[in-house]
Amino acid sequence: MEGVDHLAFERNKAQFDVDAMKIVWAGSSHALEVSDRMSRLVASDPAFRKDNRAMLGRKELFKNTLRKAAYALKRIIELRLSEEEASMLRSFVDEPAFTDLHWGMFVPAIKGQGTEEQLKKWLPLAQKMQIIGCYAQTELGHGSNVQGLETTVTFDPKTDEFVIHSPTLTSSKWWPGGLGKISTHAVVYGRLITDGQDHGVHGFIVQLRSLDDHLPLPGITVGDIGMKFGNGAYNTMDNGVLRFDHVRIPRDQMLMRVSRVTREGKYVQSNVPRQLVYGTMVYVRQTIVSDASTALSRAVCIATRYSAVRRQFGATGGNPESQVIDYKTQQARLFPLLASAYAFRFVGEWLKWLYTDVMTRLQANDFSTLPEAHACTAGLKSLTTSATSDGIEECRKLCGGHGYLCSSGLPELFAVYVPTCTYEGDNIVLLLQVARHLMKTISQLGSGKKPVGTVAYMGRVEQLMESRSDVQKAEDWLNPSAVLGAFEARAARKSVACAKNLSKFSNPEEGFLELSNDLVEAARAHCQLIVVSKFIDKLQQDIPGKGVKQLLEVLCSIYALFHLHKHLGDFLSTGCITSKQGSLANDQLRSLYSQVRPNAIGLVDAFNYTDHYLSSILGRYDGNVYPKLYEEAWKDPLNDSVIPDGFQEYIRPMLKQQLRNARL
Ligand SMILES: CCCCCCCCCC/C=C\CCCCC/C=C/C(=O)SCCNC(=O)CCNC(=O)[C@H](O)C(C)(C)COP(=O)(O)OP(=O)(O)OC[C@H]1O[C@@H](n2cnc3c(N)ncnc32)[C@H](O)[C@@H]1OP(=O)(O)O
Ligand SMILES: Cc1cc2nc3c(=O)[nH]c(=O)nc-3n(C[C@H](O)[C@H](O)[C@H](O)COP(=O)(O)OP(=O)(O)OC[C@H]3O[C@@H](n4cnc5c(N)ncnc54)[C@H](O)[C@@H]3O)c2cc1C
Repeated sequence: MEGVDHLAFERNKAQFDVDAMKIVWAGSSHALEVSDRMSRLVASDPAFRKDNRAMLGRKELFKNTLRKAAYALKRIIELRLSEEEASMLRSFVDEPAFTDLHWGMFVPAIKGQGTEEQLKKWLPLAQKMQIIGCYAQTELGHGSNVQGLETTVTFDPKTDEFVIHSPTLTSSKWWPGGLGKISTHAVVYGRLITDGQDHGVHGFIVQLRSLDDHLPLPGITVGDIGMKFGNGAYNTMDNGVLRFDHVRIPRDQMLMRVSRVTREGKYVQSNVPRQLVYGTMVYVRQTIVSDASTALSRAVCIATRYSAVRRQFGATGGNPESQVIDYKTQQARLFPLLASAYAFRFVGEWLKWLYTDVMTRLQANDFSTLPEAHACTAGLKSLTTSATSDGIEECRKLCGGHGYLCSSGLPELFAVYVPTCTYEGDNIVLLLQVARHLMKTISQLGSGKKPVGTVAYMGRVEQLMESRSDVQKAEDWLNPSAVLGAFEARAARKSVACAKNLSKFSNPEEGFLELSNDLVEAARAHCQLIVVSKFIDKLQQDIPGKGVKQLLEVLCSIYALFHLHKHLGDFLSTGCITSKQGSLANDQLRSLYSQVRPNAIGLVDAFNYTDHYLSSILGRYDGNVYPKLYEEAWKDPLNDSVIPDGFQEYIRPMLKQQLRNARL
């Protein structure tokens, strides 16, 4: 029935103030107001329609993305939107596009690695979109190992220029989004060579295409790398290939904040650490953590609403069948994902703060927190994107057969989301970076250097090696200190075990390779501890609204106890808890799921997503699923005609032949 809220009876069950929770989710009343206004603006404009994406061929799909990007910019200018509003509007357009790389990587790379002079020259051009840029780091043969890049950038003192060259096939730039067809410029990473000396990888601003006719400049070969996973999905993006044949750029197009080359060809390093060349990745990894909460909450919103609509079995005495959301197994799969979405939101908020703090310190030449920022962004990017990718797929399964339809919104969400596990650093490679940070922290404990930030608990390592959980009954697990104690002890013990094993190797690098599986597990335990502790920290804040804080406490306990249950082997084998305490945690989880159940729809409504943004019939706000699914099926191009193309040509003769054979 059109106009009827089929989920109203669920909404009436909510025991908390949903509007207040919306503010907590958005981060502030102001953020909620802006995101609400921008999402409605996009949803109400037919130019931003996206329900036909899965049906479009690559060229049509891509052209459509270009149209939307140009139209979005036109609206941003017409409506005089602020930077914050414009960025929100672009995110609600919800279609991966070259603009993501322009705003998300090209501009930040210049901001982070350019000198004042370079910012003055390039930022206005980029900000007004008079040039369009991308981030060209990865090569066909080299992605994770940035130090292994082959592209050469050789200084020619005769002309005061750099000569960029792709010496081998494997040195071809490969993957950069926006590069394939659209970008006019790129920040290109290559090995800087002056006077025959290799100074390692640096970034350079390079013009790729003419601003007059958009043709590649001399010496440049550029194109798209081809179709990617899933129909529609990430194929709106022109990931590209790029080769240089001795292309010349002026010397002042080297990004020179970290180091520079003088007119005479002398290489001069500033007092800024070399790792700042990797700074854009740190920035993007931080944004990816917040995006994880957005992607996961979308999937959870769809699966939760549909689980309340869907009924199977249990019809007794003329009553309807049971809502699948009432099955304990459905709750045990769904509610930890709901809790994870909130957990990632808050750890994302904290990470943003950490990043901003590091940036402020960098301005004052304080580089002390850079290793912590690198480890946290790398580790949390890895943890949250892996969990979100798995979570989206779990949500598809939670929706049964209908989840497999494109109109559920879940296949496309998965296909667009899943490369986050690879881009901006493969998730295993990044966890190994965290492990290095942990091993370094442990190795420095004896020197009296006090660990700070997220590794501060390592300073209590002796106590943590001995500690025993004092949980005696299920409710004791609701105590944040019981949870924190168990997670800290587990993380510390796993790291210490690795450090002890590493010390048995005469060659530490060999040991690191040999023990890398254990190191990855230790890094994961450390990152889970960060998520749990930041959720607990969030709950120390004043959170207004009836029942809001109480419900967040429930979600926090679910996040922690679900992971304790999932990794029980870790907690038991390291002796942090007993098997009895493990089973009490499980008892407590069941009770927590029951507390979430009446509030489930309210908790996903608090994400404040429009139906346009969700683009899911199963996740419709009004729960009017079946009529809309039925209606949608008839829109499929296969249903344009009763008899499909190809039937007369192939199937009718086949049928006839088979009938003839049968008669013989
Ligand atoms: C239906 C529609 C749904 C829509 C859903 C929405 C979903 C969102 C979709 C959004 C769409 C589009 C936007 C996304 C665009 C994505 C584009 C992707 C871009 C990219 O991928 S760019 C390329 C990224 N590449 C990488 O990340 C490479 C990974 N490798 C590395 O980072 C490094 O090589 C390394 C860290 C692995 C190793 O480096 P190396 O130099 O060898 O280092 P080490 O020797 O190990 O370490 C040296 C010391 O340096 C420290 N270090 C290393 N990195 C950093 C750093 N970044 N910052 C600070 N310090 C660093 C390291 O710790 C060592 O320190 P130490 O000497 O030990 O003290
Ligand atoms: C959709 C998409 C968009 C992208 N956009 C851009 C972009 O805009 N700009 C850009 O420059 N790049 C981009 N990339 C490239 C991306 O950053 C790289 O693919 C990524 O960094 C992973 O590197 P790789 O492909 O070399 O993987 P590899 O390193 O080859 O990984 C292959 C396997 O080897 C394993 N492995 C590698 N090293 C180690 C190790 N030391 N120890 C243990 N295991 C290891 C990995 O875990 C993985 O299982 C994009 C990629 C994708 C998929």
